[in-house]
Amino acid sequence: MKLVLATSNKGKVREIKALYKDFEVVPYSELIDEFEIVEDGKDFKENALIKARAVFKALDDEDVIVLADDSGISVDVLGGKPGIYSARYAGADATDKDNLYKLIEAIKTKGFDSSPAHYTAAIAIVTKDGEYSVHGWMYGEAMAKAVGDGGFGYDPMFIPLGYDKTLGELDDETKKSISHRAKALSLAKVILQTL
Ligand SMILES: O=c1[nH]c(=O)c2ncn([C@@H]3O[C@H](COP(=O)(O)OP(=O)(O)OP(=O)(O)O)[C@@H](O)[C@H]3O)c2[nH]1
Ligand SMILES: [Mg+2]
Repeated sequence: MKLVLATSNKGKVREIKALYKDFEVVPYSELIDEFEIVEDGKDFKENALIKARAVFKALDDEDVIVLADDSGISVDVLGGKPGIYSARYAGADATDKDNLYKLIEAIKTKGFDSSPAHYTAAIAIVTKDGEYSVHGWMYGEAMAKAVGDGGFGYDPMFIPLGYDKTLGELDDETKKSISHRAKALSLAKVILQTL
């Protein structure tokens, strides 16, 4: 089955391809020019649906199945921030590194070395026949320092529950077996198999 990904995030594309080996996974940028999608939903699910719908419409092909991921990290001592604003935490054009170091500084400023935190991933699927969405979560500790360079985004500061290393230090296989994205994609697979 061919699955078009409505994302411009190369880290997500890599992880989704690794988890969906039995699908033909194609980022939408290989089919049409990338365009800006305004993510103005009130939660992860709405933003995932906004992205999947936008790409489904732009592709203008009834038979295509589009999948989008909207995700982020929520830090308890910051009242759940940055949450749905994780990609733009340090500003509209922020890089992963800008966001990472801003979050580290925010935890330090509150007077903590670390905080309980969790990642959320909402996966949306849009086809001509309907729309679907599922979620996955990964709990752990956000450290006020970065260690390792694996994964992407905030991974160098996140220690999953039950581990003593950050996702920046752990290998891709470990993240694949416990991540918010892996859990949501495993639920999404059940839906895809019915299409
Ligand atoms: O370290 C991380 N490991 C992860 O597993 C992970 N999942 C999400 N995130 C962060 O959350 C934001 C997503 O925002 P987001 O869903 O809008 O994606 P995006 O804007 O990067 O691409 P797109 O899919 O919208 O095109 C980005 O800042 C990501 O760095 C992660 N960080
Ligand atoms: Mg985005």
